[in-house]
Amino acid sequence: MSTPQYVLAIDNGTTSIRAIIFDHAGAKIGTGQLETTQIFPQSGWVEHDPVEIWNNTRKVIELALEQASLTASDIAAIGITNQRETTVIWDKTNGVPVYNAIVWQDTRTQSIIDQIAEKNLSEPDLNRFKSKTGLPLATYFAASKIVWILEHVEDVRQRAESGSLAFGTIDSWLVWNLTGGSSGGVHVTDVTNASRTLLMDLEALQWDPELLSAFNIPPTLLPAIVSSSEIYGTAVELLHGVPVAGILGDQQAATFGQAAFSQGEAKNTYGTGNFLIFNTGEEIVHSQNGLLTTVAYKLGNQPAHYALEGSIAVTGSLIQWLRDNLGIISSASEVETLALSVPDNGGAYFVPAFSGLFAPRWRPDARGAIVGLTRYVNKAHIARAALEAVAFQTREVLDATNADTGVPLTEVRVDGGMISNELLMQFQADLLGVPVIRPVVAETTALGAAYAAGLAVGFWSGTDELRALWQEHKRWTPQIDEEERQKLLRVWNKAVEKSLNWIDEDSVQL
Ligand SMILES: Nc1ncnc2c1ncn2[C@@H]1O[C@H](COP(=O)(O)OP(=O)(O)O)[C@@H](O)[C@H]1O
Ligand SMILES: O=P(O)(O)OC[C@H](O)CO
Repeated sequence: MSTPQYVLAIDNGTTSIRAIIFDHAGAKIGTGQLETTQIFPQSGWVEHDPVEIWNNTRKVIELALEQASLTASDIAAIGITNQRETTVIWDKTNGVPVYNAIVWQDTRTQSIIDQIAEKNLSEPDLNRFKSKTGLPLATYFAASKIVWILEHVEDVRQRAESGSLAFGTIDSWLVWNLTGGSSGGVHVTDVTNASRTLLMDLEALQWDPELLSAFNIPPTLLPAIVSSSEIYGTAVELLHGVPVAGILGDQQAATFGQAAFSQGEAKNTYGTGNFLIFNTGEEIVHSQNGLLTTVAYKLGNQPAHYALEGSIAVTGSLIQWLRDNLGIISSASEVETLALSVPDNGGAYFVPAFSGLFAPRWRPDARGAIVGLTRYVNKAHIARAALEAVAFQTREVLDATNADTGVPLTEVRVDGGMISNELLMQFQADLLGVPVIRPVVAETTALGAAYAAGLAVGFWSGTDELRALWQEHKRWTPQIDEEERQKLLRVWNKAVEKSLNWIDEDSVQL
């Protein structure tokens, strides 16, 4: 039998699931993609159906293999990458989820977070969460979502304590199903995903008993923590016999796919949210400016690489909101045409604090605001203000990154669904004051997962080989001067001020 010549990556982002097959040069050979249904049962709640995700995973694998005219025997390894923090609990005996997946953007667990914070009132105690996990206490991460399911779904705590249930982020759910589900599926998560739970000690790379007890989460629920690149098990069904050999949270995968392997290298992804990741090498750097500390990757037995991360909750999802909730565009790409029909934002600024504000401000009390409205403002100005909001928020996390590292980034590598928007990319370069660069393979998330899997089975020799595959496709350079840039930033800051302190004791918690 000939040696398999391809690696398959499964990428479950917030909006869709993709399977992409790559060759040795990192080129795309086949793709399958299906949208994920977004479920909004109440204001602030965001859910996915894990069964839909798994069924669609099988379908997209089939589509990708069909498009490339390949079978399992052509695939050297499978890599998984996923929306992080999104929480699933399922029954290991039959594979049935006990509740929908609670998505990372969901804010229903604010009261759980408040209670945990109250119990750990003293400053050193609160800092313990941050210094151990690199994360602030926030609804964003998996821990409070697990607690919510344990507390609100009948019998679940007792079933969890008896050992019949499993928790996982989407990577765990996919690997478990791919490797046989209730007939011997492997229950693992990689260090990058585990670092998004508020339950893992960043240094030890292990679940932390003290944190588990603070949240009252039974350890039996948890997957084993593994590296990002090793053979975890072999697939059944359509990909029968192929090693599942790479797992990276999607933002870490994009960093890996952008070949930002070394200390000082960074990328910014524009998807449902935006995520700027700065590789700090083997050093754990604690942010003084509102960034998260997270694991960048860990290859087999080698030491982990860490990163600083600026996570922005709402960017691409704001464009979906314009489409689905306001109906002012019928597809995401139309936003550019609409925004280009006016020369500027007409004085309107849009602060999309739909889940409060994430990095660098971490303000759960904020809510969305469109300010500067006059009788003159029309839907095209709103579209423009929405795109500008993406760039303004990114400028804030870049400033925080530069302040933390003391070494300003001189260019930013970008990827994700929004980077086909030229207007946004030019405005981004204008606002950052440094070039913004798009690589030839824009599917860096899937590529990063493929790289991790391929490295584990010797398909690629090492990161030097992968680095040589990265190629620039296009760059946008700043076209405005510093005075204009600073003026724009001052007005943006004024707009953000208007969105703060919205949630208080009088608010209906919507
Ligand atoms: N031309 C465009 N202009 C602006 N936003 C876009 C455009 N095309 C796609 N998007 C946005 O990009 C997001 C999808 O990007 P993707 O990287 O696939 O996200 P995810 O991985 O979070 O599912 C959607 O939220 C969509 O609104
Ligand atoms: O769906 P994405 O690609 O915007 O990524 C979601 C992140 O992983 C959430 O932390």
